[in-house]
Amino acid sequence: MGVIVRDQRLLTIRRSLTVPAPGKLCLPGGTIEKGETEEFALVREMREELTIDVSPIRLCWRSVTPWGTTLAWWLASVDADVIPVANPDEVAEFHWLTSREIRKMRNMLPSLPEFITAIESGKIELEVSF
Ligand SMILES: Nc1nc2c([nH]c(=O)n2[C@@H]2O[C@H](COP(=O)(O)OP(=O)(O)OP(=O)(O)O)[C@@H](O)[C@H]2O)c(=O)[nH]1
Repeated sequence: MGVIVRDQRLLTIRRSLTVPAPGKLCLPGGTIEKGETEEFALVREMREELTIDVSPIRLCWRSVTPWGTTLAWWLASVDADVIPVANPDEVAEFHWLTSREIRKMRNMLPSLPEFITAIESGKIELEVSF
């Protein structure tokens, strides 16, 4: 997953209605393809979903979903003036949200509130806050 923060807001996506987990709020990202590094997959997914070029900074967390998928959470940067453009095949919309706003949103993948809780409890340390 791409952890991208700007102006103390985290870049989140609402999944399109035509993909698995339709309409759920989550972070941009996707499955790592065979032979790819995590960093390469991150850059590719951010291009595919949001038409942005990101620079991976570091892995900040790993977690496992209730259905057994391992998630790699990568902190990444994007130039300050870049405006994402959602690819409607995968992403219905994107939002830059504070952690308080994320807490109030409905219909999200369980990994997103887990990620916020892990930050708040000090399990994850980020050099950016949101
Ligand atoms: N993108 C994304 N997937 C997540 C998050 N949390 C989470 O549990 N997942 C799970 O990670 C797995 C892969 O995500 P995905 O559906 O976006 O990827 P995909 O390979 O099917 O699609 P894609 O590669 O075409 O984008 C799914 O099991 C999804 O439910 C999240 O925050 N973002």
